Amino acid sequence: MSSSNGNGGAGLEIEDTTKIPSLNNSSNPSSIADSSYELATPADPIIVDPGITRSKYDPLYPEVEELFGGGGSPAPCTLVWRDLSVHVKQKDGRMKRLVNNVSGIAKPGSLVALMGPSGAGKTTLMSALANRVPVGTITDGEISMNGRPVGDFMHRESGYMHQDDLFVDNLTVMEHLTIMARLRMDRRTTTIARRRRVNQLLRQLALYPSRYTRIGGLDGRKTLSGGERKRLAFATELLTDPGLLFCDEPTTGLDSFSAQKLVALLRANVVQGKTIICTIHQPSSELMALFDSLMLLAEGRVAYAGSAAGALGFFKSLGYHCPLMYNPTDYFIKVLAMTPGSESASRHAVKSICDRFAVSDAAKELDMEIHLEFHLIENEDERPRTTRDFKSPFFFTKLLWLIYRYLLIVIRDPRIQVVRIVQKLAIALTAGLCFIGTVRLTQAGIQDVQGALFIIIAENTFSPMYGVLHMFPEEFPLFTRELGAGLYTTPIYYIARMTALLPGLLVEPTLFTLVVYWLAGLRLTAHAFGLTVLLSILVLNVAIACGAFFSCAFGSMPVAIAYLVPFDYALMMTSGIFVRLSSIPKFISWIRHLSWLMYSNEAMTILQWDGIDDIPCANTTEVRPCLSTGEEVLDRYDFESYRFWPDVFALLGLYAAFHLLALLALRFRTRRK
Ligand SMILES: Nc1ncnc2c1ncn2[C@@H]1O[C@H](COP(=O)(O)OP(=O)(O)OP(=O)(O)O)[C@@H](O)[C@H]1O
Repeated sequence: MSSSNGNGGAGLEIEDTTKIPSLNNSSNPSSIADSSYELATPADPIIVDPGITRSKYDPLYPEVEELFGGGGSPAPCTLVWRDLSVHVKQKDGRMKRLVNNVSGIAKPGSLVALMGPSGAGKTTLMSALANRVPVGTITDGEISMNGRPVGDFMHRESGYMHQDDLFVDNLTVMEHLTIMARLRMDRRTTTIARRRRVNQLLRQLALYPSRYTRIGGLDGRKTLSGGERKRLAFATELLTDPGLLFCDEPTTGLDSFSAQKLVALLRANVVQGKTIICTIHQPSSELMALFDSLMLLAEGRVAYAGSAAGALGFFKSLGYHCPLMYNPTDYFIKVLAMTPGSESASRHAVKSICDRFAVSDAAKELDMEIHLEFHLIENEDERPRTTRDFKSPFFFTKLLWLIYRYLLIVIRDPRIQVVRIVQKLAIALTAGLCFIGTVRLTQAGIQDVQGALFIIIAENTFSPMYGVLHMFPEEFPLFTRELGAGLYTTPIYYIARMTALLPGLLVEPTLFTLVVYWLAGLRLTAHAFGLTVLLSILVLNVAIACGAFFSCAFGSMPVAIAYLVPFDYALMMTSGIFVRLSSIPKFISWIRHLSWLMYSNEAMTILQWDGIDDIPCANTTEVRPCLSTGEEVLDRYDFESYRFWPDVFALLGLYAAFHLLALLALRFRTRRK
């Protein structure tokens, strides 16, 4: 998984030969400045590139479908908000106001630019409008989409393109979109329709030639450029064809050409009837011309709202004359930004501008529009409240597609898998070779048997347990974002993540135990061997569950390690290997009930010694007492032969308990964020 702000990748070269027609905004001469987005009229010949192979899921004539609408237009969306304030609870318990009494409206077919200096509250306002504020944020005021107060439905009916794009890097563009289509689109959508939508977006956003390219990664392979990543993030939001889109700084990190192309793309979507609200930094005049209206924020308040041209007049009326040859939007931001060293004067100036705007004609006009919209909402019950009849994919559909995604990550890097298996075999060989010929039915052999069992238990415990610690902190940003977007629930994510690890969790302990068991020459019965392998699989799975709990409970790997090390020492010391269980002081001996090392050690020891009654006591000079039966061996370690199945159930109980705790920890952390 990775995050990127983009770094000015290749330009947005719409597939050169498959001419993608999109509707030009005839009312806006500056719209869609680039010929790639020019309207192909029905009279235009349809150019089909013989070089581009079509899959059976491509529309037969994508150009025709594009032009006349293959999947229907999005429902028109009017978003209106009045007296909106956003507060956040700070660590000291006090509330901080980030957005202060802001009102506005975004109508179908309009591209609204939300601008302001850094920290003005743009992202906060947009996330409040999109009903995606983090936990601990309090929103006051009214927000209505098509006559309905915003709520959870916003996740289905709007798209939100974040400032930083997060993806699972190991996937290809096609895999990412296919999985997202499964998680996001209505469950009644047919497979063909879903694949068509993916192909349509790949072509529209000029990602078709890169459809089999991995999104990211550091292994020297070709990966997506910054611009392509932005377009992929946009394509992901467009999968469900929402009528309302929020884009948080989509052009950040792109060169001016790519930025122009991306905004032209937003424009093309607006022309089809979408409503798009977009925060943007330092747009060129050419880029700004693609927007229908502008809202300037400063210190959480509205400094201006209306047409971009009107902004010049408004600032001029206050005595702020934009110098010739100066980009007007840069000038507005400069006026509204805090000047280092004279913050108080800047704050005063900003307050004055916001106050003056509040009583300006532009503000009155906007207020009237907003009041009219709310009046219509309140008084026209019969007005059609356009909502989508959306059915979320089934629990198991989401689960299976998430498992598929995480399996792809595992399979995608076979070298890591191969290295891990080779490493396991090397350790098993080294350990096993040390035991060759030592494990015999003698007094000395007892220690060697117990040593071999401990190697099997320790190797299936420590490295897997620590190996899983990085997983959840690393994936947390993408997980919380997808969770926030309503793609799945915490249990679905957790179960899928763990299930995808299962093949390795079965193969690794089996291979390791097989090699050590046979090289060391442990008890050669199918019963003892088979159950030892099963126990080692169980041990590794309990260790992974414990590692997952620590990984979910703590926000970073170093903190998780800091807590896990003392815990694993306590488990080891109470495992019955180093100290007799009956000798452990009472105040600490309770820990053994959590020690899967103790349960597995006892169970494996029982398998080796149960029923043995002829251990020779050859060396009479030995100081140690002679243990002539398996029962005596078990007794020496404070183990009981009848406890085999209770041990197995205890291991299963620990497995379930650790996973449950991990899930609860993950839920707790997502609620706190
Ligand atoms: N959880 C929070 N607790 C305290 N302050 C916060 C919190 N979230 C945001 N802020 C503050 O609120 C202000 C507005 O933040 P926001 O991210 O909305 O600004 P922005 O206009 O989008 O900035 P940028 O253009 O730099 O992304 C900033 O000063 C930020 O530090």
